[in-house]
Amino acid sequence: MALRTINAANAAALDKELMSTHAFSIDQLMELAGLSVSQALFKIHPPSAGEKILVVCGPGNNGGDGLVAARHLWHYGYKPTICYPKQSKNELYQRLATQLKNLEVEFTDDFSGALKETHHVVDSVFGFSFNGEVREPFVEIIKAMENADKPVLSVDAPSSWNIEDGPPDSGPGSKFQPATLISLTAPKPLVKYFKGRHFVGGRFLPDSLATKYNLDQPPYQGIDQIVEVDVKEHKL
Ligand SMILES: NC(=O)C1=CN([C@@H]2O[C@H](COP(=O)(O)OP(=O)(O)OC[C@H]3O[C@@H](n4cnc5c(N)ncnc54)[C@H](O)[C@@H]3O)[C@@H](O)[C@H]2O)[C@@H](O)CC1
Ligand SMILES: [K+]
Repeated sequence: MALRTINAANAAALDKELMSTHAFSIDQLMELAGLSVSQALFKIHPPSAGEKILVVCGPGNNGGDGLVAARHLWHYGYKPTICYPKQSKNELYQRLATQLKNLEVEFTDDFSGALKETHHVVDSVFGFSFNGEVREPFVEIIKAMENADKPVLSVDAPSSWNIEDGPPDSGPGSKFQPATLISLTAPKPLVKYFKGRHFVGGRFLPDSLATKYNLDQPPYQGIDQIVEVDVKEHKL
């Protein structure tokens, strides 16, 4: 099975089309993205392997996916903790955070401290709109994930990696190699630098958009929102 990749510019254009001509709302897409992240986490790390999950969220939609995933994980029986250092005033993210607070999900500013306590990390800091070098307040978080002795599941991209060129040559993230990556809608070109387990999720792509953007429909089975794909088999 081989899947074609989508670059950052086309991923943003595809998102725009989903939310205009295809009539999706951002809430819907984020819910489906976060649901698929929660399913990938369940598959690689069932609650019996340790239920504490540290979800680190960035300021954009990648962070929103993490907030949604954390809510689903709570309902599956995990104990998520959220580190969300740069909270947006955007109403959608605020609602997602309120939903978690109403479940009494803990929020922390101490990423390194929470990392010692957790069994698994969800990296939803940056996705396909990440650009340049990591800026504060995320430098320490990227370094901590890079050196963590806990497994990390990255959402859409290992945070700090360039979407086309992969890990930076030096500085924070240059040695970051998460255990698992879930690509949303389609893998990004960075997948060729990734060495761990790879899932694709986000089962909402209409065939017409897959054709237009030269993408493959991942071979989802049954009611699964995710499918595991061998990283070596992508058409790059
Ligand atoms: N079609 C899809 O597959 C969908 C994708 N979604 C998610 O949306 C993501 C893209 O979301 P966005 O476009 O909001 O962007 P991101 O969440 O990728 O990141 C943008 C944020 O990061 C900041 N940022 C960028 N570069 C930085 C740097 N060097 N240092 C510090 N901060 C930096 C920006 O200021 C902005 O606040 C995808 O990767 C995916 O996770 C879903 O939420 C919706 C559906
Ligand atoms: K990420």
